[in-house]
Amino acid sequence: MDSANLALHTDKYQINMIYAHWINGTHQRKVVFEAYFRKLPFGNGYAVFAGLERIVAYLTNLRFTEKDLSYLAKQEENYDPKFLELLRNFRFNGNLHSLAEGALCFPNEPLVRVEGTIMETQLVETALLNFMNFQTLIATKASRVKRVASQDVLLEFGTRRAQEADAAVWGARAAYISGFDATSNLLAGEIFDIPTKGTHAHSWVQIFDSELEAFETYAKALPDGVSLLVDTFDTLESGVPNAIKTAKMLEAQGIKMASIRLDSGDLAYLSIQARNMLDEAGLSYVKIVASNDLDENTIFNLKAQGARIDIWGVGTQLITAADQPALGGVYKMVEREREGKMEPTIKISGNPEKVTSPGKKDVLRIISKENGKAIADYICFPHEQQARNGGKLRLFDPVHPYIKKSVKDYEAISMQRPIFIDGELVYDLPTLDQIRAYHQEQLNLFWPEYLRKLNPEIYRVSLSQEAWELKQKMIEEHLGQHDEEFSF
Ligand SMILES: Nc1ncnc2c1ncn2[C@@H]1O[C@H](COP(=O)(O)OP(=O)(O)OP(=O)(O)O)[C@@H](O)[C@H]1O
Ligand SMILES: O=P(O)(O)OC[C@H]1O[C@H](OP(=O)(O)OP(=O)(O)O)[C@H](O)[C@@H]1O
Ligand SMILES: O=C(O)c1cccnc1
Repeated sequence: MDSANLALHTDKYQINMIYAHWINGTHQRKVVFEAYFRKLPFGNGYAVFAGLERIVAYLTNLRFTEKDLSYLAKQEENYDPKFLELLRNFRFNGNLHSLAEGALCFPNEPLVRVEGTIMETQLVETALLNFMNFQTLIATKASRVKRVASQDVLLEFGTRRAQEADAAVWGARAAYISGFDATSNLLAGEIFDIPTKGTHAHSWVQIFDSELEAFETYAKALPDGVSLLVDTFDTLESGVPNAIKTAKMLEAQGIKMASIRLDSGDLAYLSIQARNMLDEAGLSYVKIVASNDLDENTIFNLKAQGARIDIWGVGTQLITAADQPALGGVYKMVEREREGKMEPTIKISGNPEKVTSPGKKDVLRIISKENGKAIADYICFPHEQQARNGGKLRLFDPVHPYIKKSVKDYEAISMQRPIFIDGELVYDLPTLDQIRAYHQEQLNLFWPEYLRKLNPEIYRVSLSQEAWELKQKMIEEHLGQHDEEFSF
């Protein structure tokens, strides 16, 4: 959780490259890197950008401590002590532009751009990708869950199964960004001011000689918002009847019991039966919580079966992004300094999807003035004015340029914001509730076809003509220089 002193939270090769640059006298050369992913996770139609708050904390606190330096001094590389002196005085003095957290984002568009010396841009790659990839992944998974249960309450229950503490806490925050209502993790609640909720475990029931005694004792201790877990022995024969008796006991004191929780068995059948039993007992205000290895697919299915579930506790599948445990975000150099001037640079690959788009680029979201909905994203160089001025635009798919369309009468929204300029933080970090609201505004910009869980429409991300031509020119130049062709 602590973002201070993460200078060594980097891959060794970054320090080694910086060292070799220092030996070579090139560590202060300016470069530009962009972070993006190539493929959407979970077959979803969009991703939800997250991780910026931690990136900001990391860059703000980025220092090598004496302990870090003596650790580096012991490495087999035998770094020159003068290099360690350089690290002692290191600060991030570069520029960082980034999407805001909660933004919808798409493949191959720069989400984060880092400009600075080779030393500072290279050092931060690993941590920056680590934060962005994980948090964006979990926010996207949570958004899928939210899409299928948008009217229900969603509780994040994943901590016990998360990939350790940081993942649990930052994952809880990512889920909240995408519309979860609360987390069971109190530390996440304390750090980020996320609402927290809790029911009780089977062990609470097991310690008593009877289930009814367990329920009554719990309800007496915590009458407000109490939720009783009804599946320890037999949900319909014992759990629900005992919960009803407990609710009646509370009613006699003028207190309304909040909910029961189902945690095993056929959740559709059990919730329908439990709902009937509660309603017949005059307890229609008692809600039903369900948990047990839920994800967006089981929730969608349970709803299709008519399950009467009001509140969903979602743990393992969400916090581990079980069906796709990593987002493949990358960090690629797009410009370099040469003889005092910045010039574009490209990485060529036999795999066309891995060929980078040279030059530093902005992302504009093209919104129809007619209906207020997003048409496509448009990636162009900072100096290009056509889209920003609302001029007629030719949009085309950079990989399949024959897929094209012209647009006019649109607004172009600039997606990246300046976060650090010359090492100085120039961005007011929004509150989590502002981030949630921004996320909701972002969703409202998209037709439902792009947001659906299964086989969503592909949202187009277009390169400007100029950016595309530069890329083609640099590919041609490379092929000319190396006198080779891509093999099929
Ligand atoms: N009606 C239903 N339709 C589809 N999936 C369901 C339905 N009811 C429950 N499920 C899901 O099926 C899976 C059942 O898993 P499993 O068989 O391990 O649970 P269980 O035996 O009922 O309980 P326990 O966790 O105690 O083993 C869970 O992921 C649960 O969410
Ligand atoms: O299923 P998840 O989505 O991860 O949600 C969290 C789970 O954690 C708790 O039980 P735990 O898994 O510890 O034990 P259980 O499987 O015996 O219920 C709770 O009862 C949920 O089932
Ligand atoms: O409060 C709960 O019911 C809860 C919390 C974490 C994991 N499973 C359940």
